[in-house]
Amino acid sequence: MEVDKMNEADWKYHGEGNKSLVVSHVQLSRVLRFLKYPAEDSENPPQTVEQAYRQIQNTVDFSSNVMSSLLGDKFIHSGEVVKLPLEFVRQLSIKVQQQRPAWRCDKVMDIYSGCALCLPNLTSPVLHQQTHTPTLCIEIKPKCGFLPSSKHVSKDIKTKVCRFCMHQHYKVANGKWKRRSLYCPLDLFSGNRQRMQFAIRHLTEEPQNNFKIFKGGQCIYSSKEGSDDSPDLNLLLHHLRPYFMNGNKRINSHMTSKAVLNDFIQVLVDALLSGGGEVMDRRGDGRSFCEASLFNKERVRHASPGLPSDSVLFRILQTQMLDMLDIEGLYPLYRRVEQHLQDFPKERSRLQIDGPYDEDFLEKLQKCPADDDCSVEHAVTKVHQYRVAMTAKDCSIMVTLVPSAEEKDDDDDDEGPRRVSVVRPPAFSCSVSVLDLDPKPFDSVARQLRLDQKIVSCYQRTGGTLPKAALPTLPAIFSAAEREECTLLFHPV
Ligand SMILES: O=P(O)(O)O[C@@H]1[C@@H](OP(=O)(O)O)[C@H](OP(=O)(O)O)[C@H](O)[C@H](OP(=O)(O)O)[C@H]1OP(=O)(O)O
Ligand SMILES: Nc1ncnc2c1ncn2[C@@H]1O[C@H](COP(=O)(O)OP(=O)(O)OP(=O)(O)O)[C@@H](O)[C@H]1O
Repeated sequence: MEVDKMNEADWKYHGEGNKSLVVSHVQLSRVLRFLKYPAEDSENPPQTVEQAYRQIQNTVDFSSNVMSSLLGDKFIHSGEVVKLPLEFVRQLSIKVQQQRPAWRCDKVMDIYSGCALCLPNLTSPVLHQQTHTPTLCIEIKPKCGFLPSSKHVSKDIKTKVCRFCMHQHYKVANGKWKRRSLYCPLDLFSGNRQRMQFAIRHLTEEPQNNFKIFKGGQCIYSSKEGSDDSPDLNLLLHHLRPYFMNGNKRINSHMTSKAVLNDFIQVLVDALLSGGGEVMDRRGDGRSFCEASLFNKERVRHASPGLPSDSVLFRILQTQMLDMLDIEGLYPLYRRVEQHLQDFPKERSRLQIDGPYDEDFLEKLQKCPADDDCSVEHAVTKVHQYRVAMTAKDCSIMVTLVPSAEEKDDDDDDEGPRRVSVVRPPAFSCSVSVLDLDPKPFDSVARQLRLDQKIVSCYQRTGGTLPKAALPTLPAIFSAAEREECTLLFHPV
């Protein structure tokens, strides 16, 4: 990619989150990730070019020096900062504006710095393309996968119902989403296949910002915030069906929608459990089951033990668990650092509050003693651990499924009788990556405490119940009995 020959015609809108907007190249497997600013700052950019460059470089450093070591470098693509011609960036921002969802337009793309993060396009990889069938990519934002057990937790409910499930009530009450998602991260992170399938089925039913599907680089399935409509599951099944039609038992036979969805979910679970390593037993860990999950608790007793130690979910969970104190235990330490910085503003740099995110930063947070010696150094390291855990609680997993070349068991050797070709069951080569690994700003800790209090008090106010209209509607592929019995599991077909 030659930055001095950039043409907006070669790029198209790809997606966005709260703080970045992503465009993809129409031919190359590349994306550019731009910063976003609040719309009210659009006349006066809130940062200088140098600051914007530094912010993106910090993301690269944090990803490559800190997160990559914790999560495993096989999952990480840190990318590189690029400096682009301003005219290209301005034309691009005009071009993509129409495709942006209205609810994300409270922020505008940074058109002032010319800086962006250049990354491989994980939704349309060029390598290993064995067939002409487009690649399928599934993006999951799993959120926090454990219950806090810190002695600082003041509300008992936080040790029983997970943050995601409680947050759902707050989001519905505030109109962010019309319907509650029945997905529970603790089921996904359980390592138990049935619980994981159950979790993914609920992600499929109500994706919100936790689940997206791409085919050949195009997003074909996602939620629209504030929308009354659920995404079209039948359309998704129409896209998925050809990928799952070649199972042994299904030659020329009809495959039900439920079977297509089951197969898809099973492939996804396989990908999430891949990576190898010892299976880590979590059966004795009281933090791994959420009371708000609809998964039948009886089945948990007979559940398989846990996640393989080299799987993406295990590595993310371990990193999330660097939050050992919970926000309630962490906040006094944050205040200690904040006070220290008010008294000695120049200490900001020595304490690496805004980076650099180098090996030294990683070493300090890995060697932090559990006991508080009342020093600012201890407090800041705990805050850094918490910020790293926040990143792991907010990252996304991208599972790329490349269909293998169709193999045929022709058996058409010269000796035996000629038999009908039998196509083998669906096979994909899969790769797993983690994205959105930005360092969370130091002062986001204060916001976390306020949000935690709001979420818990909203949940306690509503007693964990929501109006019926706020429950997801099961799509037509499920039978009347399944609609009534939400806990029903997928059965092998
Ligand atoms: O605080 P949470 O748990 O609501 O997470 C925020 C996300 O909301 P979610 O609940 O996933 O819909 C939020 O996602 P959305 O904007 O809701 O899609 C952002 O990811 C936000 O991160 P940042 O401030 O942009 O760095 C996330 O904020 P932090 O990770 O900084 O807390
Ligand atoms: N390397 C990539 N390849 C393909 N798609 C990507 C890549 N990076 C990001 N995306 C897409 O762009 C979207 C927005 O990117 P990202 O999640 O990094 O934004 P964000 O603003 O940091 O999100 P958040 O709201 O979580 O803070 C992602 O959800 C994903 O669909």
